[in-house]
Amino acid sequence: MKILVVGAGATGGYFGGRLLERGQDVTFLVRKARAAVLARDGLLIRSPAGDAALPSPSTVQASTLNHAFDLIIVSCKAYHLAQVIDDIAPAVGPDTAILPILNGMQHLDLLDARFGAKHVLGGSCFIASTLNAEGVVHHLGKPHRLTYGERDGSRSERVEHIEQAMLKANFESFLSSSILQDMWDKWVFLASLAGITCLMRAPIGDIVAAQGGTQATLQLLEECSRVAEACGHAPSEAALQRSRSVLTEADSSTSASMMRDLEQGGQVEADHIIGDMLARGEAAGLDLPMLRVTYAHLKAYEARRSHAKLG
Ligand SMILES: NC(=O)C1=CN([C@@H]2O[C@H](COP(=O)(O)OP(=O)(O)OC[C@H]3O[C@@H](n4cnc5c(N)ncnc54)[C@H](OP(=O)(O)O)[C@@H]3O)[C@@H](O)[C@H]2O)C=CC1
Ligand SMILES: CC(C)(CO)C(=O)C(=O)O
Repeated sequence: MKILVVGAGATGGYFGGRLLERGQDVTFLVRKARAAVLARDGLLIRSPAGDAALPSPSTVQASTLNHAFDLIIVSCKAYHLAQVIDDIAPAVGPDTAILPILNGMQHLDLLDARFGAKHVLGGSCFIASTLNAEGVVHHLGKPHRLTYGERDGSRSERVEHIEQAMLKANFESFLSSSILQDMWDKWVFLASLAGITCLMRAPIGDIVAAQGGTQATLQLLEECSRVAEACGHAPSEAALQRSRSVLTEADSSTSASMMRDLEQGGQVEADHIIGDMLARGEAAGLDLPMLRVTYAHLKAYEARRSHAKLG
């Protein structure tokens, strides 16, 4: 199976690298600077599950992408998706499956609109990883899970082929028969985690230790869960309980990739992860004060960041 991984960043570099490590036919669609680093140093992964050094991984840049792939794993940030959609068009043939692993849900609509829903699988990853200044992918915790599936829940031939490839790799993979619900569950959890850790500029343990911290966190989780319910994807009580326990754990160093990006002064997926949750909830007539404040906070950060860049 010919696999194109879009972006060799924190998630694409990790999961694509793990597939390559076990002999899968993986090519990374990268931009110029990343291509140069990969050609010079190879793809390097540091992980508690085992380091990997993959010399000279196959890469391609948009200008020379000219044939179809069987599977395209989309692992860019949401704010780069419009460009990525243009760039991958030559790689989408009649039988290509596109597997996005971005957080949130909105990207499915954009991919469907351009390529047709039949090409687009559901997907989600659970990992804390980052790409450092030297271009090394750092896996920061234990979880490294990729969940995917047909959005109608069927067990098609193409997802069975993907399953064969994924099962050999050094990460947990699950072929799901309820991937849309899985994506919503992840989004509800992630929007709460990213929202509260960015708002408080602190990991979960410090928020729990602050007066009112747990209450604010649980209110945000409850609002996100009501949005999911209004959209026909209410989280199960078990999923909510898992989220509550991670989000209220004393002394926890858990934070979200959005908080890591924000603390480095980077761009954040404010519209995709928080704004879209808020918009869907408000369209359903819900009152969502914590989500409103969280979104305003991120938009103010973005405004300040763009002034700083101009100045
Ligand atoms: N990091 C994490 O722990 C987790 C992240 N996620 C989600 O996964 C998604 C990806 O995040 P993450 O991997 O952290 O992001 P990164 O920024 O680390 O990686 C994305 C990569 O995409 C590349 N890219 C962007 N546009 C293009 C393009 N047109 N052509 C080729 N490459 C391109 C960027 O390359 P360049 O270097 O050229 O900018 C970058 O290296 C997000 O939606 C995030 O929310 C989900 C779970 C955990
Ligand atoms: C939920 C979590 C922390 C792990 O996948 C994540 O998605 C993120 O940090 O963006």
